[in-house]
Amino acid sequence: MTNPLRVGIIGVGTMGADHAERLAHRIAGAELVAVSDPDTARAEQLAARFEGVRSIADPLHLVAADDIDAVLIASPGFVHEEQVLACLEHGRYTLCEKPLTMDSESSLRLVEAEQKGGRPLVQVGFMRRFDPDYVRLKAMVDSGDLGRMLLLHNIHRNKSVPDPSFRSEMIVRDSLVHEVDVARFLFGEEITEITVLSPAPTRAAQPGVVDPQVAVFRMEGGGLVTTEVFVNSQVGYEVRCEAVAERGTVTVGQNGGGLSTTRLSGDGAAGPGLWGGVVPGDYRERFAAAYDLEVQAWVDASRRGEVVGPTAWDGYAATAVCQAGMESLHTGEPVRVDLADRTALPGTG
Ligand SMILES: NC(=O)C1=CN([C@@H]2O[C@H](COP(=O)(O)OP(=O)(O)OC[C@H]3O[C@@H](n4cnc5c(N)ncnc54)[C@H](O)[C@@H]3O)[C@@H](O)[C@H]2O)C=CC1
Ligand SMILES: O=C1[C@@H](O)[C@H](O)[C@@H](O)[C@H](O)[C@H]1O
Repeated sequence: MTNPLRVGIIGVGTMGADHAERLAHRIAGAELVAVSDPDTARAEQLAARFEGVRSIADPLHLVAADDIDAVLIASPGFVHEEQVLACLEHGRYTLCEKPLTMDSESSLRLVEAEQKGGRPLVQVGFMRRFDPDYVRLKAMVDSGDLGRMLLLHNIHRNKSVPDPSFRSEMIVRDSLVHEVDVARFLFGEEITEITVLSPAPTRAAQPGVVDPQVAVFRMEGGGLVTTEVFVNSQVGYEVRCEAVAERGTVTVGQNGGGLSTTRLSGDGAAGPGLWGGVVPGDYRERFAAAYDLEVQAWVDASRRGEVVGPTAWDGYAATAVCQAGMESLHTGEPVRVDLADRTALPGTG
């Protein structure tokens, strides 16, 4: 495709608005054409910020519009299935924010629908795969210089979650899902078992919400992954990932080595760490470059007629692990992850 990719955005809350800004101002080869949100006032307000962008009330009408080549879905997870399906039916390149859908059955239906269509169209918004530090870590692991990777330790903390509907299950499905993808990405293998443990909760969490949580994944090849997710840490957005291999360890997100602490400063803001760094406020700050690289890669690949980055299968596999994780959350016991047979999918025979 020589013309710019004509993009529509569905859902213009926090992430949709952020993606609109980057598509309108920072991404090459794309033209933001339309936005859609049931909150029509919000969509119209956003559209008015950019020249030539219109608001379409019904997201499915946006997908079907003649002047749309590609759709970025940033609506809540519970409407992703219907919207991704519509994109597949209309042959639109699709960047769907995580989670792909709410459960493994619906995610698998999308994988199958894409396969039946005969060409890949879906990228899932696991932006850590585009973060320059995670990319460097992946290259080091794959080069073999460190020997075999044995363990991965992840930290994923949010300052707080504003929405009272952000319950224990959402911590697994919406937050832990990023580290599920990181583990699959770095090991290059599936996760076979997950355990989610419930320490004593912080008083900052809503009553009955298990926060923090500690998850343990077993990888196909025997590796082990631990992840702390803490969405009401009060401090800031802390994401770290330490790979432990036979000949060394590598940490993403440490801001330099040595002892590092994070704490609240007197005015309630995130204080500097002992290493001299400052904890980012949220994901838009920490992963700004990763989101730009993710969306640019999506636009470039779509214009070539390809899909790069995390696929519908990756979205499905992550959802399946989280579904097992939500089961484990209630018992603290390990739960097996059963994935569909990839070789038996329609179109692969
Ligand atoms: N990759 C990342 O780091 C992040 C990804 N996300 C994901 O992005 C998506 C959106 O999250 P946020 O922007 O935080 O949510 P939000 O609540 O700020 O915005 C969601 C928007 O979708 C709209 N909406 C509701 N029903 C809709 C429908 N049927 N069709 C179209 N739009 C609809 C709402 O009116 C709202 O404007 C979610 O899938 C979330 O998990 C969210 C935060 C960070
Ligand atoms: O995807 C995200 C949110 O949906 C989720 O709620 C946060 O916990 C994550 O840090 C953020 O990256």
